[in-house]
Amino acid sequence: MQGHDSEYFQRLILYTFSNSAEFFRRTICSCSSVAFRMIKSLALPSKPSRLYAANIRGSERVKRYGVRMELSIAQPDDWHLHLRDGDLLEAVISHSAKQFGRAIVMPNLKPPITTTAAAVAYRNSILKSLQDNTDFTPLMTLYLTDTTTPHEIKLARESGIVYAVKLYPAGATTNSQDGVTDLFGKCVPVLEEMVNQNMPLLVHGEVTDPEIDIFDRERVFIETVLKPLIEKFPKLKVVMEHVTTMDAIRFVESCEEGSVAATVTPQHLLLNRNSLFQGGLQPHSYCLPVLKRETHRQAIVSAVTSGNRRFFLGTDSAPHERRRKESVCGCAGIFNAPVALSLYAKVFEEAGALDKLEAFTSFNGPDFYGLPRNTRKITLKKTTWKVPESYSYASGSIVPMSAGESLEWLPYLA
Ligand SMILES: NC(=O)N[C@@H](CC(=O)O)C(=O)O
Ligand SMILES: [Zn+2]
Ligand SMILES: [Zn+2]
Repeated sequence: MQGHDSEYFQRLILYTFSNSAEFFRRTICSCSSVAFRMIKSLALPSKPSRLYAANIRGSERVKRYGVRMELSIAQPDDWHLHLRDGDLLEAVISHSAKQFGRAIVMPNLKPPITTTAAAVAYRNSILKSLQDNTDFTPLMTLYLTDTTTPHEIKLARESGIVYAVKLYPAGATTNSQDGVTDLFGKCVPVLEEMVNQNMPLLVHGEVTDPEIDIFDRERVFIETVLKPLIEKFPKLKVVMEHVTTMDAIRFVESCEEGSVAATVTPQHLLLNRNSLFQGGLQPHSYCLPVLKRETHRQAIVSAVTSGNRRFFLGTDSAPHERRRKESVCGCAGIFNAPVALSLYAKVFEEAGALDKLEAFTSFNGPDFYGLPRNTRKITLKKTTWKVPESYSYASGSIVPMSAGESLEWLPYLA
């Protein structure tokens, strides 16, 4: 056979193979991750056949030979989300509601949500801003201050709508100026009541001392605040939000499962601090805690793709109006809600750990919070889609993470 005949013949076999794999894929119930593993093994044999060049990796094979893939997983929840209020809320809510079943809604509004009554009102405005046909459930949080009372924690628990209390060290991040200045003094009675009520404490884990290098603030927080806190309140459930360092990973891994956990954002899985300065100052890559060096990013990827149940999805999607990001003093926060699931899937795919994605996005979070897992499914389709450059709304526009880039794994809610 001539060279090109043999290539044609191989392509023909491949085509036939792809179509029969596609046929099997369609016939198999598409619902569970077990089904996904079957689909994957049918479409892409883990032991490459002679027809596949041995050095072609999974995603490249998909592109080159057009084998279509989809991944069906239980609907994810977002365990760390900023929905804002007013017209910014209206502008961003559908991006989360389209994909996530529930979200832990951050309380750092202006003024902050410090009481159950304020949380009820905020929840009502979120529900009002939703399209009628979505089942999205906001899980509210209270903003801890030096003057929060134990009684407020009781009210929060009784309300049935507040699921956690958020610790912002005063001055650590966006709208944290009313945060805590004296955790081990004034807040002790409240922390005791939180233990009684089994109310989780969510922490923005950075010290605020301007003398401490900004890249070290998470590590120093672990040593000076988190470790003593857990020693003093071993029964307090704690979520270290948006972890960014190998120090945080090691710390969380060393704690008792079910007692201390961490959320992980797409940006801290995909970007390192070089992204802040790539070709000039990049305000849309600026968030807090600030991106760290590559070794830390790699440690975070290894931890989440290992299947450790202490880590779960929390986007920290934090929209700011474009002008407030592209400014002489730009705000911290990355708006990633429209791209979050695609990006998480990309991370797991690149690590060869797509079979671990569902636990991270959809099981570990509700298990930690003692809530039922979602029964609805979401399908991620392996198809290329382009992220908009920005989203316009009444007061301006918002630039999403990965603006203008092409991504794969487009989510569809069944
Ligand atoms: N992550 C951020 O950079 N910003 C968040 C606050 C926070 O989560 O720290 C915001 O509200 O904008
Ligand atoms: Zn934070
Ligand atoms: Zn946040």
